[in-house]
Amino acid sequence: RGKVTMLTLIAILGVIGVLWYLLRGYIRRFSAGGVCMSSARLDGKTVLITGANTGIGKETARALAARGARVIIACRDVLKGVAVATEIRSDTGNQQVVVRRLDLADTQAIRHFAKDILKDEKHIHILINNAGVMMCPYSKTTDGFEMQFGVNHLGHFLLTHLLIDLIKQSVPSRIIIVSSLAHVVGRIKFDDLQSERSYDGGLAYCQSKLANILFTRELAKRLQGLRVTVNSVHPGSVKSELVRHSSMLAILFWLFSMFIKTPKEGAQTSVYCAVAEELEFVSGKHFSDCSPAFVAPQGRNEETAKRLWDVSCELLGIKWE
Ligand SMILES: NC(=O)C1=CN([C@@H]2O[C@H](COP(=O)(O)OP(=O)(O)OC[C@H]3O[C@@H](n4cnc5c(N)ncnc54)[C@H](OP(=O)(O)O)[C@@H]3O)[C@@H](O)[C@H]2O)C=CC1
Ligand SMILES: CC1=C(/C=C/C(C)=C/C=C/C(C)=C/C=O)C(C)(C)CCC1
Repeated sequence: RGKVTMLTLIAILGVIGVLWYLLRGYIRRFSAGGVCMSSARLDGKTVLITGANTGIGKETARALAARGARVIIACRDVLKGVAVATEIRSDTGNQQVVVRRLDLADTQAIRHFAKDILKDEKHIHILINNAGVMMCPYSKTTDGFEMQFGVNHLGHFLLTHLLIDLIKQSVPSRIIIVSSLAHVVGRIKFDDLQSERSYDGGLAYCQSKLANILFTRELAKRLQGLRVTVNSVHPGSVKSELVRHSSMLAILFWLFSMFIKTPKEGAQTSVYCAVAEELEFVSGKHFSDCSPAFVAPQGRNEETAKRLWDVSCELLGIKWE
């Protein structure tokens, strides 16, 4: 009887193995998701991408440099950035790939960065708020904000505020905010925004990604009619360094690697939002796989979006009407 059970088990594993072998091409193609089909060029345009030294940001930078854009890689580790810029220059033949130091966990550093950009750049046609941190142990930014809310939302909020006049002067221009499907689990805890009373790394990440969606919608509303569009993106589940703080997710990603996008596949929706001709006047929307995507009800709440805007301005000590 034991022998029969063993043989059945081997047969089942064998069938699964054969199915996997036969279907692996289809599964990979399906998991790769949408591809940006636009062949639009970006010659003469300047693109600024945060967190472009690795992962999705790096592949977005490579794709936009290949289309002729001047690409500013904004990252906190300049050495990593320079290595990536060198690689992209040599791959694409585009020499206009530059690196600037930006630590989104420090508002002074963000102000410094923006000041240099305003001094040195004539235009920013495309801003991609891509950098992100996920499920890190509880820690605070230099200014005392919970790390994920501070970097993923507040840091980018301040950066966008400081660059908005230059972006407005560069019309038609686009702002792309990399959020996540994880926003559906998010709630903005206005009574404990910095998770000081209780901290769950996963929920804090979801809160920050919901904040990305709400910021997108509120900013789009305020920029209506100015030819600056703002859209958010869910890149898909992408193999990158994002899982560095969660061994459980790292193992899941490894186990299901066939279903996980490569960074190049994950960059497609950001690239699409940056270049697609049909999106020239589309603003305040959310995209995934190069198509409009679902936004959870809490991401469509105008009152929450306005309240988050006001609280963010207050926390950062800025006026942004
Ligand atoms: N990978 C995925 O499955 C998904 C990713 N996303 C989103 O995509 C975006 C890109 O993530 P992904 O490429 O996967 O992740 P990576 O971890 O590979 O890249 C994240 C980038 O953000 C940078 N970063 C982190 N903290 C800071 C900081 N304080 N200041 C400046 N830069 C910082 C990192 O810099 P450094 O290298 O120095 O750490 C890195 O360049 C994120 O916003 C993420 O939330 C959304 C859904 C799914
Ligand atoms: C288990 C499993 C999956 C795992 C998905 C995960 C773990 C997604 C994580 C997303 C993250 C980290 C988003 C960040 O914003 C797939 C690939 C959907 C399909 C196969 C089964």
